[in-house]
Amino acid sequence: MGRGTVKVLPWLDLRGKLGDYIYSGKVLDLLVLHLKIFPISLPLPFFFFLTQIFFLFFLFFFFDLTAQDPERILKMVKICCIGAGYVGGPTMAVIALKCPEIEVAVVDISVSRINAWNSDALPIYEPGLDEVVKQCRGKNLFFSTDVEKHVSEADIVFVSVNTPTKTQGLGAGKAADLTYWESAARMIADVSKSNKIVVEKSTVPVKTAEAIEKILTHNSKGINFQILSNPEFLAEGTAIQDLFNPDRVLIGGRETPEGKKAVEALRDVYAHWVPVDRIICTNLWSAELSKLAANAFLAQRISSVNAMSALCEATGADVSQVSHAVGKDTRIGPKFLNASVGFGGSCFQKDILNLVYICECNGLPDVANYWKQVIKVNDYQKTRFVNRIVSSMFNTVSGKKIAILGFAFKKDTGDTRETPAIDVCKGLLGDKARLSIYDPQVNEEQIQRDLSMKKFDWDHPVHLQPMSPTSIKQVSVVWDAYEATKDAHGICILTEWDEFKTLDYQRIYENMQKPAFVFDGRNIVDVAKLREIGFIVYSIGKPLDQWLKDMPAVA
Ligand SMILES: NC(=O)c1ccc[n+]([C@@H]2O[C@H](COP(=O)([O-])OP(=O)(O)OC[C@H]3O[C@@H](n4cnc5c(N)ncnc54)[C@H](O)[C@@H]3O)[C@@H](O)[C@H]2O)c1
Repeated sequence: MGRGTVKVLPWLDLRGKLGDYIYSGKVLDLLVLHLKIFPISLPLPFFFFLTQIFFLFFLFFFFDLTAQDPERILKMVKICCIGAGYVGGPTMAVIALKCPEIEVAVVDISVSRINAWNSDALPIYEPGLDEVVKQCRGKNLFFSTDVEKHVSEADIVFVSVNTPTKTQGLGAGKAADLTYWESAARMIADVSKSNKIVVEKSTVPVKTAEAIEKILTHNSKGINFQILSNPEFLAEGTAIQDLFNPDRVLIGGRETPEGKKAVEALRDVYAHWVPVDRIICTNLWSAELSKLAANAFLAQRISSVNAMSALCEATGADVSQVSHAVGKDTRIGPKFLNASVGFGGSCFQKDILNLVYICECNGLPDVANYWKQVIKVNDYQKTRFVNRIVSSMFNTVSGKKIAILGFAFKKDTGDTRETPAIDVCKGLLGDKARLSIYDPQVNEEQIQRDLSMKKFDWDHPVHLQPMSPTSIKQVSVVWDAYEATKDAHGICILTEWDEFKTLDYQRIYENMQKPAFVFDGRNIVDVAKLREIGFIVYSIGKPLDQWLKDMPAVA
């Protein structure tokens, strides 16, 4: 992997050294340096005083040390990230690991989150994250609630705060709510005493940078802020791998000389480990829109294959075979073509709604409707799954125990934001089922909270989220798949955890009510083997069990 080429011209190097002295407050060193340059001045106090004044004048105005430039930043950069969440935490941990000379502070208003980052039980589960944090924490990686101190000291401030969907007012249900972003921007303007590069890490609507720029410049007290858009493309569950080896890093900035310098400064941080040909530099709006576009394209592939899965069930085709054949076309490719109960996670739905709103605001209703359809198909898929369960089990699940295996929105994460499991569980509870839920990474408190929370409430800082006043009585959460399935009438697999592939299904079958059903929302079980054991199996987009064929239509 190649490092970015970093040219440090000799005079800039000198300037960097002088800058180090001044900015690190080593006044004594500065005096020694002064005496080295003007040794004659020592016995002559007045001359000493004059040359000292001249020297400082020379430093500040000729070398313009008050201005930030990439070369100085390279030498003594301090980074602060506002928001210690799924993006801010892992991203900053990897920057700290790969750039040992950079000091990285991750700050958050949530005390419990910061305490967890400073403990052995990190607030998020992500393979490989523990090791990275352990290597840097306390050395050049710090987690703190002292937001203002770290922001004021930083050269580069990343903003990775929540950007929920608005629930009230103009654009409710679609537009991004930039409350947290705006308050972070105002705070940066308030506490800054030196020039800063402010980096949008959160996913934001196009032109947010312009709004933030206005907030910063109108409150700047003469300080220069350069705004960059550096959207994050990591996927939860593989975040560390994605950060170590990204397909691309995208940096958008203003096309002014200062804007270009800021882009270079951030590019040089990533160039510590990312090959420079994978660092794409664009204008601000392209970077902001590319993030929304990338998520919309990914979600669209899932909705496309899910729409196809309904047709496969109706015709007897097998969606896995169709996906395989389609994905072999190099123009299409094999990734993101697995049929499932639907996509989830904090980004896809939110970002598409955002895109839809932007299209509507720009007078493009047909484009907006096109993207809206991706979400409609996703909702259709979840509803179809619930309907299939209820209709298969004699058109009622009232009072029946249903085991839910997996609650996180995908494997290898404990994240439950917008997980399809919420809608499926709510659908089953609506038909009065009793649910026994098991997920290796999600605890009871989180599940109860998710099932009682209003739509979009999940995307607020943890300590501001509503607590569920009472827990839902028909829901029990257990720590073992065998316990969850004991005496159950049916099993729903809602997350593709590897351990669900290797369960002892013979043992599970023996402990269940008969007929025993498996509804596989992730297509991970061996359907033939389970049917041989005696299960009635529904697997999304696969040829239907004779039992299911005889049940009422469900679409
Ligand atoms: N999760 C992902 O996979 C992913 C991927 C790419 C981009 N994104 C985007 O990144 C952004 C952050 O996502 P996340 O998943 O890390 O969210 P998160 O909810 O896990 O973390 C956000 C953090 O910001 C903190 N916060 C909010 N306002 C603050 C303030 N004023 N000062 C200090 N801290 C504040 C919250 O307490 C919270 O801990 C969102 O815009 C999201 O759309 C997420």
